[in-house]
Amino acid sequence: MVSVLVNGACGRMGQAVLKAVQEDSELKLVGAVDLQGGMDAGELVGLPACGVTVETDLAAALTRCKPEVMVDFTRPDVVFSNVKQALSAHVSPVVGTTGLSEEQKAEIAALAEKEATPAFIAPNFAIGAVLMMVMCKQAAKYMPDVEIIELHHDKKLDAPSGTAVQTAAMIAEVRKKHVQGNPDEKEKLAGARGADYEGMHIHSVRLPGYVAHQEVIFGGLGQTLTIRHDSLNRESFMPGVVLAAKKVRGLKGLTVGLDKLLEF
Ligand SMILES: NC(=O)C1=CN([C@@H]2O[C@H](COP(=O)(O)OP(=O)(O)OC[C@H]3O[C@@H](n4cnc5c(N)ncnc54)[C@H](O)[C@@H]3O)[C@@H](O)[C@H]2O)C=CC1
Ligand SMILES: O=C(O)C1=N[C@H](C(=O)O)C[C@H](O)C1
Repeated sequence: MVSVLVNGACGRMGQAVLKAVQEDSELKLVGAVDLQGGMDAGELVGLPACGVTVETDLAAALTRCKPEVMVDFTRPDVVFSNVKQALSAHVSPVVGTTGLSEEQKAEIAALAEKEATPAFIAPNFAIGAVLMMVMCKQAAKYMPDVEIIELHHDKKLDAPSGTAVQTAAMIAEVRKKHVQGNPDEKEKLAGARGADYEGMHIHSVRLPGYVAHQEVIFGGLGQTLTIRHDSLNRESFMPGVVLAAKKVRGLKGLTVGLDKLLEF
């Protein structure tokens, strides 16, 4: 049995994780933290009362509940501090919150080694999204001209999405040095061509109605290839979160990406 504290428990993802943890026979919910507390973590998600009350002080909750794992779905501006607190308390973070910089990830990796406490970060916990990224990496070897369109709900704080950045990074690993598009191109309206990741353009759409979607379009001579993934609800992320919570204590240092826990 792996003991779990959920940070960001009242959020869209936090509530889905509270439910998934309580419904899994190999995980035990021992703590829940959010900015507002006081409610039972079972009742909050429509399950019977479980005796775990949502608290507001992460440091105090880590010390009192002594979880093996902290699952974090909070905000891009607080996740780095949360992860450092968890590692200092020898609690393994399983992080879904996006927005960590490469420098912050390097610091987390160093702290995980120093504290001998493994950590796990995934920009996307949905198996279909992981497969999309792996397939994009394969396609880019043969079709290096590519643009990424990510579409999310309009409450999302960060752009581009962590998934889009991770996809571009994986494509960049295999793409030979390559200039795409017209070098003389000029934007008539700033931002028209989206963000630029090593020459790949990323376009972010934010609208009510969406959950999390991404389309990666490769262009070649007389043809295009589109690889698309759609998360239709937040349950789509739960098998990945549950898997990471069960596996993280057996890892070493920092692991980034759900693909590292799967066999291909
Ligand atoms: N890796 C993945 O597969 C996925 C990642 N995400 C990411 O997870 C994060 C959260 O997304 P949502 O649940 O949609 O957001 P949300 O806004 O619904 O939930 C965030 C929760 O964190 C709480 N919170 C904020 N600051 C806090 C703090 N200092 N301590 C404790 N709790 C705090 C808020 O009160 C809120 O309840 C985002 O960064 C999002 O991009 C979302 C879906 C999947
Ligand atoms: O904010 C979201 O909702 C999501 N965030 C992650 C991201 O930024 O890639 C994962 C998924 O796309 C949902």
